[in-house]
Amino acid sequence: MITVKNLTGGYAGGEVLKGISFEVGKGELFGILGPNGSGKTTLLKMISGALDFSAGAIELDGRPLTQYSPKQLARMMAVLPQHSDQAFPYSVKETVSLGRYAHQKGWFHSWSEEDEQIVLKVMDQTGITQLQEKSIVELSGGEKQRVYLAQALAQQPRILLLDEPTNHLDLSFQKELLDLLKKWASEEELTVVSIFHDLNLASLYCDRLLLMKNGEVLIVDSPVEVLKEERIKSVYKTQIKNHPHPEIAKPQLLLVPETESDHDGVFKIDDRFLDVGHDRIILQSPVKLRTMSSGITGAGIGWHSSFVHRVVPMEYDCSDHKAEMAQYLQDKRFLPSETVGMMTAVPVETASYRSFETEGMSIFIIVSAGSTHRDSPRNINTWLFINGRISEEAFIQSAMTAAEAKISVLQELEGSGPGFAGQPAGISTDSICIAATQQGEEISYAGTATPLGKLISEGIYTCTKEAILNYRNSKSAFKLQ
Ligand SMILES: Nc1ncnc2c1ncn2[C@@H]1O[C@H](COP(=O)(O)OP(=O)(O)OP(=O)(O)O)[C@@H](O)[C@H]1O
Repeated sequence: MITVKNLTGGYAGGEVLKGISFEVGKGELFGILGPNGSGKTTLLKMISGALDFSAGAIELDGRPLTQYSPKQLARMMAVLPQHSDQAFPYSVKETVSLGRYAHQKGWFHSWSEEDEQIVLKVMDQTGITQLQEKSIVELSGGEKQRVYLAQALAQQPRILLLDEPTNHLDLSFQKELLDLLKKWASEEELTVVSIFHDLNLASLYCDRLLLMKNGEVLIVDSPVEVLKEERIKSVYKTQIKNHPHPEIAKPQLLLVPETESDHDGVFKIDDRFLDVGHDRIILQSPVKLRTMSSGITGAGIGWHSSFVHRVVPMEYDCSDHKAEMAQYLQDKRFLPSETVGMMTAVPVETASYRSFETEGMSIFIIVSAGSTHRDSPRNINTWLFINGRISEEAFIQSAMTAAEAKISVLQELEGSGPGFAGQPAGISTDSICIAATQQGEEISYAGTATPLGKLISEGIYTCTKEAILNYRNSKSAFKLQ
């Protein structure tokens, strides 16, 4: 639909674009990205025919752009510039109606029923019907943006060029506009070429992205290829983290503020932060820790500062234990959004907790192990606090390493004494929470062969074994046998 070959050109001061080449297919939503001044608007102006180029070629439907008359071009293509403003205080409906100009014939063009229907339809689609009698000068930035988009759509173009279309729009209109463009692109084969400063929106909506730097094309590819962390860091010269969107398979880029990323690495979680009561163990961290957990509250991946291990009576039976636990936390003045909570019927005094250190690394572990009553499955709750910055890979490896250490204790103690109902390595209601301070140099790996992995293995083995033996020795455990 659009072919750009070796495009070179700029302004009187010198060339801005240097040998740009790419193609955009019919019905494609194509994003142009790049830092300020990289040449995005200049490129869009050349594609729209508003700015001449000095070398190369632009073709629309296989025909050179230069062979189109202004009116033919207006029927083919609509443009929504970065700052649209018109000189006259027309009403909204009149402004949108100007988009029909390219389709009117002869000197004395009359307003047809078709023109009217199209204007009403695009005003409805862009959510401006109720504003139609207002003067354009009375509108907010976002409202004006939608009016100019409606005007562009009233042109019924086959190509739509947009320069930062979501600039003035609030969150819901950003989504609505891009959903609409995506729909038109796929259902009506509208070809959309749009400049984006918001890389995350571009990632969510565009089929392909072109990344520019200093007037040249750095890469044209799918969002997942273009938005690689190292590439974006170097082109935009800033700290970012690439993270997958939680709902759809698209990358999202998160800024990392200097103040948050620059800790001195001396902060350590240990028993100074522990508060052991008769019916709960609480660890209150002074800063939020990055967590991966299967607890009742705060499950999944997040950031939490309160860690509550609650002991409930043997006869505890609740149809909605999540809601009951949330209520318990609220009553005890914990913020549910900042708290990881686990529950057990195993007595507090049988839990094992201690710090382990090696080669400048340290961890703090709490394990409670037991069985809530004779017929219930095993319940081992494991809390692993890592004093360090660990990668996502190391989080997963920590969970694997901890599970392997726990299993080896269970195999070792199997059949060696009372304590667990059922099969030790069988059905369980076990939970784990891994929490890392995320300060200091990154530790990339935590598999069993790495220093951190060895420390986790040793720590989980020691605490799990101690907790099981404590439980077996406790009066409450014997009462159950
Ligand atoms: N009318 C003009 N006359 C002369 N130079 C210009 C003109 N417009 C832009 N430039 C220069 O061309 C270069 C590219 O500008 P352009 O507006 O295409 O960049 P951009 O990538 O769209 O930037 P931004 O993200 O800031 O909108 C810049 O160095 C700019 O100063």
